[in-house]
Amino acid sequence: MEIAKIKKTAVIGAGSWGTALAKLLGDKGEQVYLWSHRSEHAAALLRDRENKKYLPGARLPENVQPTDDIRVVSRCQCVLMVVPSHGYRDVFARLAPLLVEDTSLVSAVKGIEIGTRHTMTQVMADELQKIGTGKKLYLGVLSGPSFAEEVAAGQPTAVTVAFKEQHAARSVQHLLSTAFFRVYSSTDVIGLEISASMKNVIAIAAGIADGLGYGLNTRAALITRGLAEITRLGVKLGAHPLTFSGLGGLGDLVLTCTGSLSRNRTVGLKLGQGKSLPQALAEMTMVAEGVKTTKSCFNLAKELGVEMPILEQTYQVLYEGKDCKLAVEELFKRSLKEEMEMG
Ligand SMILES: NC(=O)C1=CN([C@@H]2O[C@H](COP(=O)(O)OP(=O)(O)OC[C@H]3O[C@@H](n4cnc5c(N)ncnc54)[C@H](O)[C@@H]3O)[C@@H](O)[C@H]2O)C=CC1
Ligand SMILES: O=C(CO)COP(=O)(O)O
Repeated sequence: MEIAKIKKTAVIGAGSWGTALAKLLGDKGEQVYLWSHRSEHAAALLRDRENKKYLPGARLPENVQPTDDIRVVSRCQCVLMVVPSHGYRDVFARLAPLLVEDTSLVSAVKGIEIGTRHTMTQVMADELQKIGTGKKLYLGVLSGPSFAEEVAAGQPTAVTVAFKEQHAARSVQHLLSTAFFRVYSSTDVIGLEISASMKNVIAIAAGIADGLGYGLNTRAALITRGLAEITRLGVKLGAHPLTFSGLGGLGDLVLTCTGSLSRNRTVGLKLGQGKSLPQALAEMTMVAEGVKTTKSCFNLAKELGVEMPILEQTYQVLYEGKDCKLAVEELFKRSLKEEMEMG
């Protein structure tokens, strides 16, 4: 199969991850626009060639063009969406009418929309349906264990890109792959999106356990049983079970539950150390998607009748003020089960 060459890419969202992806592509010699929703931020990126707030120390090469003009998407064959989930729909709705035929739209976002409980590719599909473009557009997702800071520093990293259409997955795979950034392809879009979003919830739980002073046994139990919950939810939504042992599943779950760079784990750590959620969030400069996604996935799991006890306890800690220690105790007090039981 011939792989379509992407000549220009727009990275929409100039936070840590959008900036790291733009730098990755720029360093590879690709033509890239990096869009920020704030004009003064786009101007600072242009002036400094560095994102001082979200990715300090990483130099943006000259072929990365910072901009606040969303119309650049009409010149691109690939649009990487890296706006946090709470702002995703609004930004996508603005750019959707400007897209040209055969563009690949890739969500690099790890969250589920609160009101609709939709994944980001579902949000894009909704918005495209509303305007009825009639154009052939491909909707995909990029995920995997990839802290922005490490990607910007050129640390060997492996991730996955999924599209229902294999040819689109292959062309984005080729676009993003470099000597240190290895991209696998998949067709399991929903599986990758559910893993990406739910791993943030389990990372908050793992941070809580660390903050309470529990040890490595507790963390490993949360990772493993967390993976069982994520798999149950994903499979119910039509995902392939093996996706959850891949880079976007187990890989990202381990990274986020153990890595000190994780914002989600950090929020959990602060909660476990006795801070309130507003206090913990006030101390963060970057987005921790798991906070909102806990609510969306809690409602999604209830709606679908999927048992997710770690998610449920995390929800109660975040949104009902439950004591962290009690939440762990209640997880352990549940009726005894067979390991492979679906509950
Ligand atoms: N930072 C990382 O290591 C990775 C992050 N991700 C995912 O990428 C997504 C973006 O995260 P980061 O870049 O890390 O966030 P960040 O907190 O570093 O930056 C967020 C960016 O979004 C902008 N923003 C905030 N609200 C907005 C709105 N309503 N509309 C438009 N723009 C808005 C901010 O100005 C900022 O530029 C998240 O879903 C995250 O889970 C995925 C892989 C790695
Ligand atoms: O998704 C990530 C790495 O793969 C980043 O995780 P945090 O958002 O918790 O920092």
